[in-house]
Amino acid sequence: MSRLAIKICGLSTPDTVGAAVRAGASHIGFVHFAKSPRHVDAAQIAALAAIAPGHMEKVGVVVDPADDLLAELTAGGALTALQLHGKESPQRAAAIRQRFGLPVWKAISVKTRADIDAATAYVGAVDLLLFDAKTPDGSALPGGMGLRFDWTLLRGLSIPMPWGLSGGLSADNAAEAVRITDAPLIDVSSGVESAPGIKSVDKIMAFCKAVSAC
Ligand SMILES: O=C(O)c1ccccc1N[C@@H]1O[C@H](COP(=O)(O)O)[C@@H](O)[C@H]1O
Repeated sequence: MSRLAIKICGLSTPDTVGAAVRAGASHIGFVHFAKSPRHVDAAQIAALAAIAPGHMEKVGVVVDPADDLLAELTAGGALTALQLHGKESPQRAAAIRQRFGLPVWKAISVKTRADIDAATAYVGAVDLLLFDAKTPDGSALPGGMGLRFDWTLLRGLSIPMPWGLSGGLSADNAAEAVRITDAPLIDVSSGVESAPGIKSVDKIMAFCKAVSAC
């Protein structure tokens, strides 16, 4: 078992949730964003989360969500954390954490060192920072596009809170990403797919094996 936390995100079928469990992932993620090929609704999230063991973290990925939506997604207790992947401010993120009583992750879109420095505004407001590649202006999705950023920007990162790395990871580059960044949590979505939104059991297995060897 790896010392690293592994999140397999954008799951939408029972067999791929099962694969993430068998492969030793610590976290699974469900995307609720209509424009995403990985979009799942509240009922699907509840059914998929129920397949995974209780100790596994189940993260709901949302983009600039309204409180009504968050109330719907969290009502059944299936999710153990919320990943905010839009333009939520530190104040909005803190309000969500307080209102819904779940750990909150904030995705930080990274292109330059300044993006990482700006993330300190979220210290105290959220529970984990997830550094992800900035998608191009006008993109349909704010994440899940298989894009990576310059991982050397995270070298020697000193931030007083949990954090993770995402964006363009796959079985082929995960070890390099860990070596460069020393990230304690690794998050993957499109890098374990055979086509957008179609997760591959084999790629999930290969990814977890590669990370576990780090
Ligand atoms: O995956 C999506 O479709 C998505 C939609 C909206 C917000 C975030 C989304 N994905 C998240 O982006 C990162 C990186 O993904 P990738 O590995 O580069 O494909 C990850 O946390 C996804 O869950």
